[in-house]
Amino acid sequence: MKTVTRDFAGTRPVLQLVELERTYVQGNRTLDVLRRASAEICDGEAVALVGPSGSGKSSLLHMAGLLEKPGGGAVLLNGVDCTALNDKDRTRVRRNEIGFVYQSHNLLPEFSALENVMMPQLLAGVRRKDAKERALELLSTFGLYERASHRPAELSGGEQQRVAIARAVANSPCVLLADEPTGNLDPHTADRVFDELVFFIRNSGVAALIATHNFELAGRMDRVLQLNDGVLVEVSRRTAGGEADAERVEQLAK
Ligand SMILES: Nc1ncnc2c1ncn2[C@@H]1O[C@H](COP(=O)(O)OP(=O)(O)OP(=O)(O)O)[C@@H](O)[C@H]1O
Repeated sequence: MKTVTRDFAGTRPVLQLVELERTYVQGNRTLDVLRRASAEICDGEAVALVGPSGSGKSSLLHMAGLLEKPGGGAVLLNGVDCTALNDKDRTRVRRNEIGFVYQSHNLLPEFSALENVMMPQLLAGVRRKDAKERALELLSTFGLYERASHRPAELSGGEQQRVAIARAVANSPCVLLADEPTGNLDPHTADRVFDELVFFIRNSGVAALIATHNFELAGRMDRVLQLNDGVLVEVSRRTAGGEADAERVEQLAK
């Protein structure tokens, strides 16, 4: 990939999480997973979400992605409160404004890489020719132009995850959410895919929140938010010319 040309995030809040609350009932006990968890993510900003297993990272991402309704609080996209949208509008906003990447790629096995990246665009009503052009452009960005006709089973794990990222951003969402996107990859591949993802975020202007257990990778992002007893706490922020120190992030996040 090319060198970073747009090094710092913008200042316009794209995703705002406002005092999100979530309580789960497990048998005869209640679990307050989120307690007024708040955050703002700006355009072109790559923000890491860390926290121990079970601290609520996936729950938070699902609420931010409008897949689940919060028990309290609000999710704002570009200043618009999406919490009370009806199912139809919620689906539309999710399809056009939010990209989601999971730990496993979830690509459709019977379709090629190209078709997988075209799919969300066709569902959003984009013309076939334009969808193909955009998909090929994205596959090139992630170094997969030559693999466009391959099915997921014919791709390596890293290539599959790159296709999944390309698919997630195919409709040019304003928000990209990822839940352990490199968690299934070997360390070397995870490293490369993560760098490509962060490069893409900074250059495309998408606002990204990425859950990871990997403090070294988290330290490469613009900010690190930790879920601490249901509350979001900023534990590190990238300074001009530098990156957050992985060891410091790990210590602070303990
Ligand atoms: N639908 C549900 N019903 C009951 N409890 C739930 C539900 N979903 C999540 N939980 C509980 O909420 C807590 C937070 O889960 P969540 O998956 O959000 O954590 P996480 O930080 O993403 O964990 P991990 O890092 O292991 O993926 C866990 O204790 C989990 O058991």
